[in-house]
Amino acid sequence: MHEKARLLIEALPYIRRFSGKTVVIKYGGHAMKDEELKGSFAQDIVLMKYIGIHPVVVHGGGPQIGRMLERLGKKSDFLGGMRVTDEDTMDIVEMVLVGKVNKEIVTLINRHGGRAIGLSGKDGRLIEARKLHLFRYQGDDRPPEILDLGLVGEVARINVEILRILEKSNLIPVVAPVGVGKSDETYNINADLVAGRIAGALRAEKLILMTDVQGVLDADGRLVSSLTVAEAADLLQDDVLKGGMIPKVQCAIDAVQAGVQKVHIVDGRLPHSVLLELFTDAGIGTEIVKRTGGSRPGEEESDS
Ligand SMILES: Nc1ncnc2c1ncn2[C@@H]1O[C@H](COP(=O)(O)OP(=O)(O)O)[C@@H](O)[C@H]1O
Ligand SMILES: CC(=O)N[C@@H](CCC(=O)OP(=O)(O)O)C(=O)O
Repeated sequence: MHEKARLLIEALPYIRRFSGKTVVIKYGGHAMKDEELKGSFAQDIVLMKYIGIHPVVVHGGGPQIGRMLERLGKKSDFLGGMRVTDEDTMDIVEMVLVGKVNKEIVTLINRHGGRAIGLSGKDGRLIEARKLHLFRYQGDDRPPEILDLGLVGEVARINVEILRILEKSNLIPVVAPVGVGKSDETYNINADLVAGRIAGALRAEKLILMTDVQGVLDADGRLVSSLTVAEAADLLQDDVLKGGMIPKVQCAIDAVQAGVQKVHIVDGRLPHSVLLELFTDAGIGTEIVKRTGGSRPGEEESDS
């Protein structure tokens, strides 16, 4: 068979399987590297929508926020992979995420033939948030230390109405990870955590987390291609996961527990990584599932 025909035929069972389903894609700041890579990401999203999948894009922008803070001469610290956020920093985070990164992604998708609509957690109160309290355990006999990250939030509730309305339209939602509190205060939320909660609230078929490494790496730097929720939880207890990989794996666990079939952590530096994950037999990166048992066409569905 002609190579191109073979590739298209390989995609057919996946297209049939995912058509009509929701797939949440977290587009990390580190994966937004050059124009070619950004273009290939936008093409993947547009293609998904055209074949009847409902993509929801949740974006980050950590490096872009960092560069703006640096330009303004403001330092920022990280605790547990999250940015300590005072009021001034919150203003800059919102400006960069909602005003800049979000609109760039919307423009990119539109340029490639899609119709994207940008949302922050304030639109339709999509992301209701509360202050995040982070606990640092200090050994068996000492009480955990409570870390104050300022205006860093955690998701209290996702109001999915607006996303359900958009699923019935030709519009593709692009969500910035800014949440709104009970008294309308603004919270900076790690984009992985937002993507995980949105995927859970929508009972998405898949959550794809795009980043700048192959996937989850073990202590020897080797790719771990598959993890059950229990194995992922064990990794969190070890010292193998550092920085931004901690909230990523935590959010993967939470999403699977909330009913998402599979979470994939994939290398966003690879052109068309979303398509490769969705539509090829091999898949890429690290998958996190409730328990073992393949779910590629022809294999047995994992129970969840
Ligand atoms: N065990 C691990 N496996 C893979 N990446 C890891 C691990 N521990 C720490 N990391 C780091 O996590 C980073 C990804 O998280 P983050 O910087 O938040 O990315 P993004 O902006 O794409 O969300 C990687 O670049 C890597 O340096
Ligand atoms: C609380 C917290 O850390 N918020 C993140 C929000 C952006 C983000 O998550 O961006 P990436 O996905 O590109 O890392 C931040 O301020 O950087």
